[in-house]
Amino acid sequence: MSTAGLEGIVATQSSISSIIDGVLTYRGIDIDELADQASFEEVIYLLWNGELPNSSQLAELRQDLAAHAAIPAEIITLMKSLPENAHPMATLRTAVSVLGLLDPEARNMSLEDNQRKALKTQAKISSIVAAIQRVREGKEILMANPDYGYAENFLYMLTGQKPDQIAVEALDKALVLHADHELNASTFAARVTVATLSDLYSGVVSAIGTLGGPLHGGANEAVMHMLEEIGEVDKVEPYIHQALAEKKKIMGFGHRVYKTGDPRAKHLKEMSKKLTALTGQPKLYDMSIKIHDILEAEKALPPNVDFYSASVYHSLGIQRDLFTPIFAVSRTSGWTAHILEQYANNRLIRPRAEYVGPKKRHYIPIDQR
Ligand SMILES: CC(=O)SCCNC(=O)CCNC(=O)[C@H](O)C(C)(C)COP(=O)(O)OP(=O)(O)OC[C@H]1O[C@@H](n2cnc3c(N)ncnc32)[C@H](O)[C@@H]1OP(=O)(O)O
Ligand SMILES: O=C([O-])CC(=O)C(=O)O
Repeated sequence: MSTAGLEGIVATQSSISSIIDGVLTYRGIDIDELADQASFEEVIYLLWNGELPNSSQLAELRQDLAAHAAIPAEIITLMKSLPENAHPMATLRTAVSVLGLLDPEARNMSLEDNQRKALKTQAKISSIVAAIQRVREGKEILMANPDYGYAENFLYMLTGQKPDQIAVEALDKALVLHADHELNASTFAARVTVATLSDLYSGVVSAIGTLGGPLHGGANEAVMHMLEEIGEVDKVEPYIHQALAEKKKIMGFGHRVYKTGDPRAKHLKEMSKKLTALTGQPKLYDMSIKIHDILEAEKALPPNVDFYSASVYHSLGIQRDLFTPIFAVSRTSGWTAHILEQYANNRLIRPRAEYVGPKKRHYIPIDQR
């Protein structure tokens, strides 16, 4: 008998992140400690190497990320030729695919080759997302500033201005919170892809395609769409009640693994409160709180990581359709860590399907049908 959605099935062993009794850890360190104290670069290093970096290891990683941040001219030319209304997740998926196509060593499979590809992908993916926005605004593509950290550089390349410290810290924390999450759908997709000994870029492309759906990372964009559609605090109740009556899913709520709450959501909730107030949009937080209260009270459904991240990114001045690409920027650290782990102890991933189709029968020639 099959289990719908593979719920509860343990499909691999991993030492990267764990969800045990509702507590999320990266390499054994509680997400709450990382959210409050670690930078995204420290988290990248931790996910890739299993340990936190010392100061010189961290400085080296920051330098390497900035040094590899430039994106090939071919990708920029390609981006400029794509339809103006292309979704950024589609552009990102295509751009990462082209990144692999342009890397003459894409199919080299030593550990060092794969670590180098992971570094290059992580370094370039934020530049690609920023460039997607610049291209559609008809603005010049900016190079990363080697003096800036990863989050700061992303905001700089996106806007062309040195971002303020509050924005940098908020984005950095959001990147930490989204970096890895055990065997979520996109990570599983990446592992399935590379378990055929396909290359790292192909694994990341599979993962980007999988993240984009609204039941997974695409929910953050859908949450913002819902907040915009509702518009006013006093419209929350009728909107949510009608959606529930129509058996619609409320985006940003529920989770396959967490049944009593996603530990990342409280951090994003706090950030949403602070940032919406600072940017003069407290209504967004007030609407979110009201939706949260109704879903908890009436469906016992807590918010997941995608709910409050929507108002956080909006407060940072980021366009709605870039929310999921930003998730991908962060999750690339986890995807690539899982890809390296998969290669290190690989076996083809190939489960079975329970056949429920027609019984064995004969082919009927076309003139007899
Ligand atoms: C980064 C991430 O991927 S976090 C998840 C992001 N996705 C979303 O926010 C989309 C909305 N949420 C959902 O669709 C689901 O909660 C999922 C996909 C995240 C988890 O799904 P599953 O574990 O398969 O739970 P499933 O969809 O079977 O839901 C179980 C029950 O709760 C209900 N439910 C679950 N989530 C929601 C929701 N967001 N709104 C309303 N009802 C919901 C379902 O309708 C179902 O009810 P039923 O038993 O009466 O039919
Ligand atoms: O684990 C999951 O199913 C989805 C999720 O929260 C994530 O990928 O961050």
